[in-house]
Amino acid sequence: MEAGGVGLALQTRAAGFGTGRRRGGLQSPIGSLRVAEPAGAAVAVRARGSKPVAPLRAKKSSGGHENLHNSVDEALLLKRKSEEVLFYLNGRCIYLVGMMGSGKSTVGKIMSEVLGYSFFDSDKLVEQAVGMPSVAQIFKVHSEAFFRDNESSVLRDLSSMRRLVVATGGGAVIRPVNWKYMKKGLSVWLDVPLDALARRIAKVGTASRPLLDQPSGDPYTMAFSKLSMLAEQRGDAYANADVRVSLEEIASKQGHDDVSKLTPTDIAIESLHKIESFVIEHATDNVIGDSQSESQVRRIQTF
Ligand SMILES: Nc1ncnc2c1ncn2[C@@H]1O[C@H](COP(=O)(O)OP(=O)(O)OP(=O)(O)O)[C@@H](O)[C@H]1O
Ligand SMILES: O=C(O)C1=C[C@@H](O)[C@@H](O)[C@H](O)C1
Repeated sequence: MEAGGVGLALQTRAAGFGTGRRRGGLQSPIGSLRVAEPAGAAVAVRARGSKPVAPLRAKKSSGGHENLHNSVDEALLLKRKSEEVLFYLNGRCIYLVGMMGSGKSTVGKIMSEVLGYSFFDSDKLVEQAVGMPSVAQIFKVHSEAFFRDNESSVLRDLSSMRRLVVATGGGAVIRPVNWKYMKKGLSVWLDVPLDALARRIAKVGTASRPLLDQPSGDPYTMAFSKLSMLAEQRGDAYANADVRVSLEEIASKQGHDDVSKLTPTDIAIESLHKIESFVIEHATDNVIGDSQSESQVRRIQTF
């Protein structure tokens, strides 16, 4: 979809919308907002003609509408930020990297919707390419190396395209050649503390994640110990991303230290913000284009 055609429709069921306090310097309401129903708590952000992927739930409050208004503000902030970032992105793809369970798919879908980009999950593309229903099965029937080869092919194919948000596999960062592909666009590392990852993964189970799957044991403890091992093996590989989005930093900016309170929208907004800063800061590099990304990849090959 062309950037100019991103017709965002923000639907809200919040009563009294538009009268709330605005955050982040947002000065005026956005024209395409519609107040659909008089009461309720759900705000849906969606690109025109598509199903909403990420209903923004107003945080429950014991009284008054303060949190509800903050949530509407959040949707507005997301839209405003995406409009600014679109200008600077100029069609470049966004690659989300991070450990298993870091929220690449969840946050990536929100970002793609709001930017009017297409969303791809590279694990799913590998499954399609190989003709198998799950990554777990590919690992079992073939091997991890076979999966990794296909993952690289998928990333290579995606790298020739524009206007995509790609949720990469958690281990895509370990192969330097994958960075060559991802450096054609902008890469964003979702940096989530290991205990939060283990909690998320334990909640949904490890069956779909072959590197974490264990026949027995407490799911949280097993996930935590495997994730710690992988994090150590991977060292600084995630830090090759152009932008780091730290959930601990976002939580601290919000005045608490509990990353589980952050919504995927909070994280999408921060990602867009960091992308914008990165692109502005590297504006002259962009003119250099491919030669710049090649020199970045040469540096990465040394890790
Ligand atoms: N901000 C968040 N707060 C709480 N839970 C979240 C958040 N973001 C994602 N999750 C949950 O964590 C789990 C993993 O999220 P998601 O699939 O988006 O991660 P991923 O990085 O794409 O994972 P993988 O690489 O393993 O496919 C899901 O159950 C999702 O609902
Ligand atoms: O962290 C990893 O190595 C992986 C993450 C998943 O997204 C899948 O790509 C696969 O399970 C391997």
